[in-house]
Amino acid sequence: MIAPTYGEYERLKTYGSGYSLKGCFDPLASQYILSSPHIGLSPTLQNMGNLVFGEGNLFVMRGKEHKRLRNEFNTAFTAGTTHSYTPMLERVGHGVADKLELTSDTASINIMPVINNAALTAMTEAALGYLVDDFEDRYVSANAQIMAAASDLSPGKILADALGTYLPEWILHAAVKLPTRTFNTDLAQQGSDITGDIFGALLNPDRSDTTRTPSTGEEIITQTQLLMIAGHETTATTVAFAFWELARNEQCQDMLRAEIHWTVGEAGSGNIPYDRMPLLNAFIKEVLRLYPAEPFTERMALQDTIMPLSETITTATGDQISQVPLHKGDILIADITSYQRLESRWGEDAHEFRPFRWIDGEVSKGEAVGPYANLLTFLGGPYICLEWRLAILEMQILISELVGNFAFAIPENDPITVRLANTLPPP
Ligand code: HEM
Repeated sequence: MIAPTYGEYERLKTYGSGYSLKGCFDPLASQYILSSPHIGLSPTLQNMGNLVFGEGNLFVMRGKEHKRLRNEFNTAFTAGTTHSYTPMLERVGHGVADKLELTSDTASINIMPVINNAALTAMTEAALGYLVDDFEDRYVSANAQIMAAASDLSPGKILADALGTYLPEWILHAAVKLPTRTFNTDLAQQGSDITGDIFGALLNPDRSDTTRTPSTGEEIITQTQLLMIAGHETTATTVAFAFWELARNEQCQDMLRAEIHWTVGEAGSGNIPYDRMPLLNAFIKEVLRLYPAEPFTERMALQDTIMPLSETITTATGDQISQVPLHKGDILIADITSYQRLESRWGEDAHEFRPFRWIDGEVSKGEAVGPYANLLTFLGGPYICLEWRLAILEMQILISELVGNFAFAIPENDPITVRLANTLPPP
């Protein structure tokens, strides 16, 4: 069930915290769904994960295998490694600013393709150690097609999602033609001598660390599609929402620009302490709260079990319950969007975009559900987003570079409606 406008079904004041859409946004229940060994991926996500990211990818793995590979990948995604991407991301940011500068006399510019390209460039350099220009044009067009497919609202895609629960994988492979082979071919041809990037770190591990079981080249190559798609589309979408909100909120934009200019003036342009910019970080948190790139995720009960709730709810038969019995095979939706608009969690103005809530100290700590600001945007539990730190750094740098140099506004008579699809498509 897709709302005509994003946020309509999440307006809990109108519909109450339990309406007939099958979804769960109770923090405790979400924690349980995301962490319990009794809960696995839903068949739809399993099929779609294999189809889009390739067989054997981290996203569809579970249990010991996931833990081993995840531990291995975590070594390439520490806070320190992520920080080392700062100069590269700043270069990407300057490149975007230069492109916008060239077109700044045009009446109105759609910045989405520019942001999309910046996110692709950043991921290509961070993960593969290559410039986008090193690849053929089909690399860029394949990525653009994946972006379009992920936010597709077409009846065919909705049907494919529905059938995904029932059809075997080989039919899905034949039915949906995503250009996913592009990445494997490119990496196999060019990728094995990479250094100074994520794949380089994984391929050349610290051999003195005997606690690690280094991944094989094959295993790493298998994760390429996942890293590229998960790292590119999500970040581009989130940055697009950031600029949409800035364009709607001139005062916030001006204050942010002042903070950026002041910080750059104090620290120098190659030395910007992004984590110590209060408004920039409050703004990013608010964007991530209201516009999670993955608005919900699906899971399935692997056995009969009991799901706890943090608040008592009244069932259709009038019973008050504080836990929900689940049956093997029940499909569960962890509704990230609604959790992040829950008034009991974020306050009465939970639906408003108000970055200052993070500065005023109004956001209560609450249950620790995710890795960043207690948001579920990067999910929680063992299957948490692998590179949430890189996503945040990328946002900090792109926003600082662009807001520091340009002013953004929405063209007159051009209303933008946000809709929900498989992902939260950019406005
Ligand atoms: C704003 C940007 C991003 C958002 C909102 C985001 C969100 C998420 C979410 C919600 C999941 C869990 C999916 C599920 O289980 O249903 C996830 C997983 C993942 N993300 Fe991100 N992500 C972002 C950026 C990135 C980046 C930059 C990378 C990098 C390389 C990345 C790599 C991954 C990977 C590999 C997984 C699978 C982890 C596993 O299953 O163990 N993501 N992400």
